[in-house]
Amino acid sequence: MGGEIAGIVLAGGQSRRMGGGDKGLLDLGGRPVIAHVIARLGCTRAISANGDPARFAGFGLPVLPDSLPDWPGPLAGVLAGMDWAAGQGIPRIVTAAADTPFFPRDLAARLGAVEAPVVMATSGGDHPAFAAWDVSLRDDLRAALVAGTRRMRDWMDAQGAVRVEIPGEDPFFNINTPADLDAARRRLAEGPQWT
Ligand SMILES: Nc1nc2c(ncn2[C@@H]2O[C@H](COP(=O)(O)OP(=O)(O)OP(=O)(O)O)[C@@H](O)[C@H]2O)c(=O)[nH]1
Repeated sequence: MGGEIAGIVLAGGQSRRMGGGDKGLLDLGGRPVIAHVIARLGCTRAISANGDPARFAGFGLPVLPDSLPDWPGPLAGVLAGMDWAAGQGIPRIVTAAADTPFFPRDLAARLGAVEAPVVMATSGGDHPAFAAWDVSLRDDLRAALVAGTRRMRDWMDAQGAVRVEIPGEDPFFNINTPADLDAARRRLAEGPQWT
C-alpha cells in the first residue's frame, strides 16, 4: 500500500504493575525505554499520552492527549493518533507500545505493506498495540468506544483485522513489572542487536 504512514507511540496508562509512573521513561541502558521504541519504529511522529506533556519534551514530538480522556485504555490513544494524523492529511498510522523496546526495526514496513484497513502484529499471539490503521476508521472507532468497546482486540476482530506474523526472539517482550525491567536490562547486555 502506498502513502505516508505516521508512527504513534502509545505511552499513556497507569503502570499499575510497575507501581505507577511512566514505564516509557524508565532507564534502559542509559536512555528511556521509549527512546528505544521511537528509534526502532523509525517513522514516529507523535506520542500518545494524557497528563503533562513536558515529561516527554526531550523527544521533540507532539504529545497527544487521548481523544476520550475519561476512557482508559490504549484504544483511546489510537483514536488520538488517528485524529492527529487526519488533521495532518496522513492516511495511515502504525502504533507501538512505549513499554516494548525490542521489536524488529522493519515492523512499520511489514505492517504498512499489507493493504487492509486494520493490520495487527502477531508472534505467538496477537499484539494489538502493534498495528497499522487507516485513519478513515476513526469515526467508527469513536462510536465503538462510546458504545462501550474497551479491548483493542475486540474492536480489531470486529473490523476483521489482518494478522501479520513478526519474526524474532520474543519480539514483543514488554516491561510491565520491575522484574521485567531487570530482564530487559539483561537482554540489552546480550549484544548490540538489542540497542
Ligand atoms: N494513550 C494511552 N496509552 C495507553 C493507555 N493505557 C495503556 N496505554 C499504553 O498501552 C500499552 C499497553 O499498556 P498496558 O501495559 O496494558 O497498561 P498500563 O496502564 O501501561 O499498565 P498496567 O496498569 O500495569 O496494566 C503501553 O504502551 C501503555 O503506555 C491509555 O489510556 N492511553
